[in-house]
Amino acid sequence: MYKIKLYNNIAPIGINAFDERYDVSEDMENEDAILVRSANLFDIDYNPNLKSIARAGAGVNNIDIDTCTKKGIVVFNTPGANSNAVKELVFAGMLMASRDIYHGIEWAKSQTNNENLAKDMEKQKKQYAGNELAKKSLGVIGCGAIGIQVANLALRFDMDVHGYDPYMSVDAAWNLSRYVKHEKAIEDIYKKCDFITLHIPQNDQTKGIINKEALDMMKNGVKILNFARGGLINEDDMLEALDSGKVACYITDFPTPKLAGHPHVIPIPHLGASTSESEDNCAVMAAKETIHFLQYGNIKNSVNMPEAIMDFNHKFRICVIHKNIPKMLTKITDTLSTENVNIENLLNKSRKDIAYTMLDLDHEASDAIINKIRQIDGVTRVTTYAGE
Ligand SMILES: NC(=O)C1=CN([C@@H]2O[C@H](COP(=O)(O)OP(=O)(O)OC[C@H]3O[C@@H](n4cnc5c(N)ncnc54)[C@H](O)[C@@H]3O)[C@@H](O)[C@H]2O)C=CC1
Ligand SMILES: O=C(O)C(=O)COP(=O)(O)O
Repeated sequence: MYKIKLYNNIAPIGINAFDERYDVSEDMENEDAILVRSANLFDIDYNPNLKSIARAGAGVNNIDIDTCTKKGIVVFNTPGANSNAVKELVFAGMLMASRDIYHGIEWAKSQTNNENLAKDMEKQKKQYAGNELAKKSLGVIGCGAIGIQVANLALRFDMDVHGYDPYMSVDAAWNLSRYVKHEKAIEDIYKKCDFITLHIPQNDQTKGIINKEALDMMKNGVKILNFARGGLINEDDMLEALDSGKVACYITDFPTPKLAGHPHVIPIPHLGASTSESEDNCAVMAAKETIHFLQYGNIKNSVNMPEAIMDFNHKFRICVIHKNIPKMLTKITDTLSTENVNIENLLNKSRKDIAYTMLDLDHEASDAIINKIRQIDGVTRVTTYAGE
């Protein structure tokens, strides 16, 4: 029986993907795998049996990836599974930033006892007049699953769209409209755009990227949308820019107590991915990644291990997570040859310092030989699988 521990609400359709071979619960102990959304996993105790963590969503800054990699725990996310939901909310945010719908609604809701509402609102409405999105410039920082969709949709709103992403994948580039202007320097986004929207992960490189220096380069009255992560913004610098009017509006899915009450902030309580469609997509993808890994050792959509997928048609499989250094493969295959084991299929993939080797055999290898592989210097983890 495989044991799955749940953190957060994972959509039932994902949980139902686990068949009778799985025991799934929130208070599982000695779990083989974790399914999580935004819960902070930095302080968890890693039980030695834990093999994988699947983030039903995109951002993995709630998971201690370095520790997981050191321990040979595969971390997955679900790329693109919630991007449409975020894109739609970004446009709601962008419209709220350019038309004062938010305060207009607030005022209208306070008028329940006003007999003259029809007349009064025609006088009042000038307070909430705004601008159109058409012809305004939009800078998209990070052109991945979400950024691409936001950029492409903005073109349909007749916006002048600029994209910045020095690490964009070729696959992603195919999906981005050629009418999106490619900016090679982030400073050009800052200088040229009326709206700036962030769609980058939060990591050591991006933390606090929107600081005083960046804000000073921006147009007066810029509108900033942050549906990515709160830590991308330097809070004090943003408050100063909001007070001075440099930033006319900050729309954030990650409000902090200091920012939430500011009159020029539109705070949203992390609703970007909160649609039933995206919760279902993420849960199903996370469950499938976990199942394929626990049952076959296949790795797809990992953020810390190489992609490794091999059909499993043999009696026995050995999967080894090891350092990406010379002679590892020779040492593993030499160990197997001491018992005259024939390797039917082999796959070796690497990602930065880490490598993953899958070996299919025509019969079960002995515990002794598996233990010998475990003892090879540079091996982090060895897992075996029986053919079905
Ligand atoms: N508000 C919400 O509910 C949600 C928030 N998110 C956040 O949005 C982020 C982006 O999500 P996706 O588009 O799905 O991820 P993604 O991985 O498809 O795209 C991220 C893009 O950012 C680019 N990038 C990385 N560092 C960069 C840098 N320093 N400058 C410019 N570009 C950089 C990457 O090359 C990649 O193309 C996630 O990491 C997460 O933090 C994602 C989903 C839901
Ligand atoms: O996918 C992401 O990165 C998100 O921020 C969505 O978070 P959630 O799954 O709604 O807690």
